[in-house]
Amino acid sequence: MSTPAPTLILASASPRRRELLARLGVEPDAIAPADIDESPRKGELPRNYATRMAREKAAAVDGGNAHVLAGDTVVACGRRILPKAEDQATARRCLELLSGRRHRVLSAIALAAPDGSMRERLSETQLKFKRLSAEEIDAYIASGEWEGKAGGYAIQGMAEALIPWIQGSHSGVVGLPLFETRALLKAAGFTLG
Ligand SMILES: Cc1cn([C@H]2C[C@H](O)[C@@H](COP(=O)(O)OP(=O)(O)OP(=O)(O)O)O2)c(=O)[nH]c1=O
Repeated sequence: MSTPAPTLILASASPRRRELLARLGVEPDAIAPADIDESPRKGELPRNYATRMAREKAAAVDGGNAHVLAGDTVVACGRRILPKAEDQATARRCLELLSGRRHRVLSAIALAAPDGSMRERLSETQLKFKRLSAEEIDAYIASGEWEGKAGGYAIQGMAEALIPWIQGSHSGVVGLPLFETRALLKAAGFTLG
């Protein structure tokens, strides 16, 4: 008797994570966003925070006999964790901080197996924004593309034109690092190309 193909639940409300997963040829059997407290702990390092969030999102969804995949993307400037921009003032503060500097994007993924075990991976990308003029910041704010995005920008939109340098994973910045996700799913027994 052959082993049945494992089933997958994507614990995410992000359409970008679903689109990125599709690029691996994977269609989740279900989507079940996790609702967890996303406040960082006092003094928590960005990479530890991203990993903890991904794990907690994966653990928050009852997968039954399925695997549960979750991700978390954090923008960090030094040890500082930037917020997810939900309003213009927050997005503007983020862009003013990121202007002309290097920063990091930590993108963690976690896969909870039906036996209760958890696998995780972390992708780290370094990027640099050009020095942004007041007009460039105003135009970006007016675009609305920052909404709901960690660090107040979305590289998949017009922000990429303000980023002269990136080292790491573009898909990781958008929300699901494809290299790490493929490895994690393969290790758990999923058949991928
Ligand atoms: C930096 C950056 C972040 N982002 C997004 C990715 C994430 O969706 C979001 C960070 O928030 P997350 O908490 O990682 O994810 P989410 O709340 O959107 O979705 P869920 O927890 O349900 O999976 O910022 C971009 O889309 N582009 C970018 O360039």
